[in-house]
Amino acid sequence: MAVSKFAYVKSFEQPDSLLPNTYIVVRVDGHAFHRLSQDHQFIRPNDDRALQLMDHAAKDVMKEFTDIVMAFGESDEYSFLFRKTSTAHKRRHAKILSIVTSTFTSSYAFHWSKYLPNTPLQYPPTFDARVVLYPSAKEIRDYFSWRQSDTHVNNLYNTIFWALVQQAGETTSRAHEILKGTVSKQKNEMLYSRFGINYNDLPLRYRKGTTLVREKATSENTLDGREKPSSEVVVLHCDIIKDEFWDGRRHLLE
Ligand SMILES: Nc1nc2c(ncn2[C@@H]2O[C@H](COP(=O)(O)OP(=O)(O)OP(=O)(O)O)[C@@H](O)[C@H]2O)c(=O)[nH]1
Ligand SMILES: [Mg+2]
Ligand SMILES: [Mg+2]
Repeated sequence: MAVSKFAYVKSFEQPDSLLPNTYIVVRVDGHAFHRLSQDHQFIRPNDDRALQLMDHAAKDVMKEFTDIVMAFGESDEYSFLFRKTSTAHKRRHAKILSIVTSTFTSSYAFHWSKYLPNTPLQYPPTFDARVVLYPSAKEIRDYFSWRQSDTHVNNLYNTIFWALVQQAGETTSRAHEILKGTVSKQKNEMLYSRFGINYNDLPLRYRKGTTLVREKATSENTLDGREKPSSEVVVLHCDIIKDEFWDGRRHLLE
């Protein structure tokens, strides 16, 4: 086919392949979910329905990208870890970022009514996303530790904050005032002494977030003798900061 005289514009497109042999992390985060959660009356501080909808969207992303070996979600965000040697979409930045984000977003909207059947979506939810490359296993572990620490810090704050508002009848600005400058220990004590809540008894999902892992298939071997990653994605709510999680799953960082 003859090339049109306009075709030269294609040459303006820049190559954008991600550095080889580095871990690819994609993090999606709900755009303006403070507002979306209010407009749709999400339960405070944690809404199981909304969190499970996030998990569903993340599993759909892992179906689309079999090179994603693990994902971690909390609040309105999800992080996806690609195997280091992934060649998905020739490692093209824009392709990976846009397919992850649009798969996540459309799945979130598509499955909304299953999780929030009595709350019609008032407008299309959107997510932003970024790609970060990490050179070694240490940074990957620190990355996920960072996200899980964030889950804990936010959950502790939000739990006491909403207890002050919902149970003690404080205004939101008074609750902020009361908590200003307090450390974890004080928040834990206040939760227990004022509201009888033992932080450690709160659901693991709230305290640890959600981890999705592709567990290694032990039986299935490919023709060249290499182990094929299982397509089964397991849902966990566990500590991913300590060694135990990673020691039992060395394939995640291979
Ligand atoms: N009530 C409720 N709100 C939630 C829940 N999960 C997330 N949110 C809301 O979503 C917000 C997520 O925080 P951010 O991602 O920092 O804020 P954002 O409003 O989405 O702003 P950008 O990400 O910068 O667009 C929280 O501050 C909450 O308001 C939930 O389970 N229950
Ligand atoms: Mg957000
Ligand atoms: Mg967020």
